[in-house]
Amino acid sequence: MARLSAEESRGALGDLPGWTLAADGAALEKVFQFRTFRQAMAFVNRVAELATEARHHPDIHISYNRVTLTLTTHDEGGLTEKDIALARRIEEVGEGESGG
Ligand SMILES: C[C@H](O)[C@H](O)[C@H]1CNC2=NC(N)=NC(=O)C2=N1
Repeated sequence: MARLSAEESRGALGDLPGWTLAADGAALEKVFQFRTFRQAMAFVNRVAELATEARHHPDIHISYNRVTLTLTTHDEGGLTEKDIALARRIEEVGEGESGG
């Protein structure tokens, strides 16, 4: 799967609220904040299910009630449609829970 151009990457952010491009343009990132650690972990487990279905796996950083997801296609060394598709699926399950 081909890497996205810088223009394609920026375009994809249009319908992904809260997601930003990493400084080098090679990853998508978003911080999700929850009221409790337990809620953060429940979200991480839903993301894990989506990642398993997609066979595409985010980098996940958990700090108490904040979950930072970083999406990149390691095999390609940058962003591909797989990252965009997974971010869209995550938005569906994370709705109403982001905010940091
Ligand atoms: C064979 C298998 O599909 C690949 O190793 C997949 C698995 N999950 C992956 N996840 C991510 N984020 N990047 C990859 O390049 C990747 N490769």
